[in-house]
Amino acid sequence: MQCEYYQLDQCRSCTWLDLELETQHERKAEQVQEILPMIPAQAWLPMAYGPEAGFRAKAKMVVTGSWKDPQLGILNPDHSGQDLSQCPLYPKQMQELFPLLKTFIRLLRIPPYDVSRRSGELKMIHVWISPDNEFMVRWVLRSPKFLSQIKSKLPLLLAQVPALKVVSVNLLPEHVALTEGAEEIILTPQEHLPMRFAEQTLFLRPGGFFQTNLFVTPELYRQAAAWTADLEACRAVDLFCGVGGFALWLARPSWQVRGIEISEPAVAAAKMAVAVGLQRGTLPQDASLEFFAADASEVFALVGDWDPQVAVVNPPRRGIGPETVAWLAGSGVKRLIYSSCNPRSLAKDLSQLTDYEVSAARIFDLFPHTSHAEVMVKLERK
Ligand SMILES: C[S@@+](CC[C@H](N)C(=O)[O-])C[C@H]1O[C@@H](n2cnc3c(N)ncnc32)[C@H](O)[C@@H]1O
Repeated sequence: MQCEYYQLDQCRSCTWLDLELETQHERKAEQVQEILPMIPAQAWLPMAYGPEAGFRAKAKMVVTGSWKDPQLGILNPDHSGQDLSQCPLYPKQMQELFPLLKTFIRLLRIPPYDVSRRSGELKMIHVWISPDNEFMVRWVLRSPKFLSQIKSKLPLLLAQVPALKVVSVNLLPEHVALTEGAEEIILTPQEHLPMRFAEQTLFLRPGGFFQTNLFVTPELYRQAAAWTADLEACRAVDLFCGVGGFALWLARPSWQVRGIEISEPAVAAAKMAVAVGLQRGTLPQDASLEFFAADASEVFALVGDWDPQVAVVNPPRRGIGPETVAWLAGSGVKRLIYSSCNPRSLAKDLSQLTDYEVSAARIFDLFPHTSHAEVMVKLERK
């Protein structure tokens, strides 16, 4: 992939960019297999990957410069800004949106936040693009000072970008190295961005988690569905379910699925996806899907008596941890699918999951041009 920012040494986020994609894949596979020696060589399926450019669904842009000449990109260690609005990881439609957002900043004269001086208002702009090129934009502001101006001029931006469906303001008053604050004000009647994939539509709300690769993400859910396709009607739990991707792809006729997720907005979005799926007939009418906003450590209370036979776990980088390992050990879960963005915590958890053995594994290249890898493992109870 050609990237001017990389060539000019203006951004080095894609640490493997000098390598051909094929070489990246070989290296990634070697690296992952070294971290996970407990997975037998014959269990590994070929890597799942997508295009090398234009795949990123999300851009979290730090706003620097001035209102007359705003830069959208990253903050350098010396607190100067680097514009990355033409980063080739972003789809073309997203690259085309950034200049319009800059024009909007100029129109409103919103001063970018200056980290050194602790002055200015606009800290970041977060942009999501859906598989069918609709947008969600979030303005991260230091204070509500420009909220009414943004509200009053928003119809201009919406008229100029009809694909812009959801807009919000997020308030981050503290001088901290965070990308968002607690207060979210949604400015559009539509609060969710539909992420339409071939089989199901998921929904994303400002601040919610969503996998960042537009092309490889549905492959994750398809793989989990394929690894459970041999099972008759089942009870399945989707732990750390986010907006419900695994749960929806798993749900076949007569299946009952329960998702557990700590973020309430994500749970609301998952419920919305189910309602839409049932209404459109992409979900079987006799499938039952329920979602609970709870900590994963409450899994025993939420599904213990219900006794699921299948579990999908897709935790944050730290892994599932001892509580979930202990619950699985005492549960009736016969098939476990573990999808991890951190092979090291996966290795640690696998070494504790002594009642299970790995029958298949696959790397998903959600993060091309970097050493990061998503690894999904299918385990059977011994
Ligand atoms: C890697 S994401 C997976 C999301 C989802 N499976 C998907 O494919 O989009 C991890 C999820 O775990 C949630 N989470 C983090 N800590 C949690 C906890 N203690 N209990 C339950 N969910 C948690 C996060 O909000 C996030 O949605």
